[in-house]
Amino acid sequence: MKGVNVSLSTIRRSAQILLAQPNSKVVPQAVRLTHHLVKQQSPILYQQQQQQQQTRAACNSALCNGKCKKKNARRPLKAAAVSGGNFANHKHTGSLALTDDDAGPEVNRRDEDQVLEVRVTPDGQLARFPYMWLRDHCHSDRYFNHSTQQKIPDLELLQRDLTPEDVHADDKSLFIKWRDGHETEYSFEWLAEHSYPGKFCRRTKRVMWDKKKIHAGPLPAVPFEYHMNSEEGLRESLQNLVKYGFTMVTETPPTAEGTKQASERVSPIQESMYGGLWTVSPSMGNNDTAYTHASLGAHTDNTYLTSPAGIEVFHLLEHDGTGGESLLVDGFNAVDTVRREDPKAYQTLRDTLVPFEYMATAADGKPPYLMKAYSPIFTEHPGTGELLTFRFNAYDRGVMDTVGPSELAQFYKAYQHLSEVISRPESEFWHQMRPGTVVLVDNWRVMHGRGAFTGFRLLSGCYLSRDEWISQARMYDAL
Ligand SMILES: C[N+](C)(C)CCCC[C@H](N)C(=O)O
Ligand SMILES: O=C(O)CCC(=O)C(=O)O
Repeated sequence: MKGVNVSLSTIRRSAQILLAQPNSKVVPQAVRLTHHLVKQQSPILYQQQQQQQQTRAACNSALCNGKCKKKNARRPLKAAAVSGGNFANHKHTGSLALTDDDAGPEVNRRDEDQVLEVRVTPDGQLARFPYMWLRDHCHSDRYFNHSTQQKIPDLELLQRDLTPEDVHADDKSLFIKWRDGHETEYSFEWLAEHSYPGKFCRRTKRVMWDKKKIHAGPLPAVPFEYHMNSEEGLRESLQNLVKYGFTMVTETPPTAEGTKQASERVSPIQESMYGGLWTVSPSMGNNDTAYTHASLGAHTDNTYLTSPAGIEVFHLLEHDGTGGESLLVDGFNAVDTVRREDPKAYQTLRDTLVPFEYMATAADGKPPYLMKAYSPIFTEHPGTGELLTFRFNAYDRGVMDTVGPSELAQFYKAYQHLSEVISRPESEFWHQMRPGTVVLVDNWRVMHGRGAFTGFRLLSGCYLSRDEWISQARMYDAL
């Protein structure tokens, strides 16, 4: 929320207004803040409000944020839940264990393990929060700058006695009084969002695809007007990108300006040695196969950069000739196919560093380049194990200097297997680009290519940064 000067209570209010009217048209900032809020502050509130809207089911949760009609029906519960705290004295809670029909917050001190157990959602598991973690995540003004949304470092964390002096709770929050006299409040919403169990079990809403799957459904596409002028339209584009690794913007003005507008709606254009908004046509003098009439096998771009562009945008502006069809292949699906067909090959590709490079002589006022990066063909998310990155570019692969003679055959076998999967007709989605249809491709997942062509063909396009577009997807709750 850097740079957004709005108080949390304003955000919360706008979120609640929006959540009460999920289909209403609201100003973009409110939607953004709301989705940020939903993600960062109160996903549980959101879920509960949705559920309440559907069923008005009785809610007995500590997270119901005052909406629950049964709230006052909470009755005193078993007192044994907390040792050493003063729950029994607290007017709302009495004690904090659950009963079948009316659950309050359950909080157990485990001083012997220096851990607080909290049932952050009524039907969830007990989450364990180490005292050290709780103190480190104190969001009081002393340790958190609420205007910049940044931490204020506590250099004495480890010197402190972190066994709480006192722990108590009400319907919404947990309160800790520390031995140095400092006090911290944690809302149960916040604890629910940040609790450990399941934190890394979240799965991206991703659909792996092959030719059959893409041909079976409507193409992931959003009309320009909707993409540009409606929050729901942009969210749909972002959701398509997250789900399929590509999306199209149809009915775009068939110009480079159209490309720019459709792209910048997603995130700012990323400069590279090709410039910001670039064009591709044959014989432009740049030393890359892209600037010829030749076909290009499925590949991702920028494999030679430590962080390749996140999205590559293509928009065909002119073609006076034949051929030049466009190809898309889901890299994650190809990797997954290799995993199923030969798990050892999957491991080899995951564990082998591959060099990629880009060389260019000085030209047009630009310096000479020798870009180089080493990376496995794919990586997995360190927390979830999901596929995270995919790099495949047979043209830009460098000299294989990372693998000794004894492992080389195994690497080539795995690499050939993947190449063969990628070029299977059932993996390939071929389509003809047209002026007015902008294609955005997740360059960390989906490969692109083209058939050979004749005549003059002019493409306009650009790169968008990975972090920028993922941030946007997060803000729009599209991840
Ligand atoms: C996209 N644009 C036309 C600017 C450059 C194309 C370069 C493709 C290249 N092999 C790479 O991965 O960078
Ligand atoms: O010409 C095309 O359709 C694709 C060009 C390409 O692969 C690229 O610029 O990276």
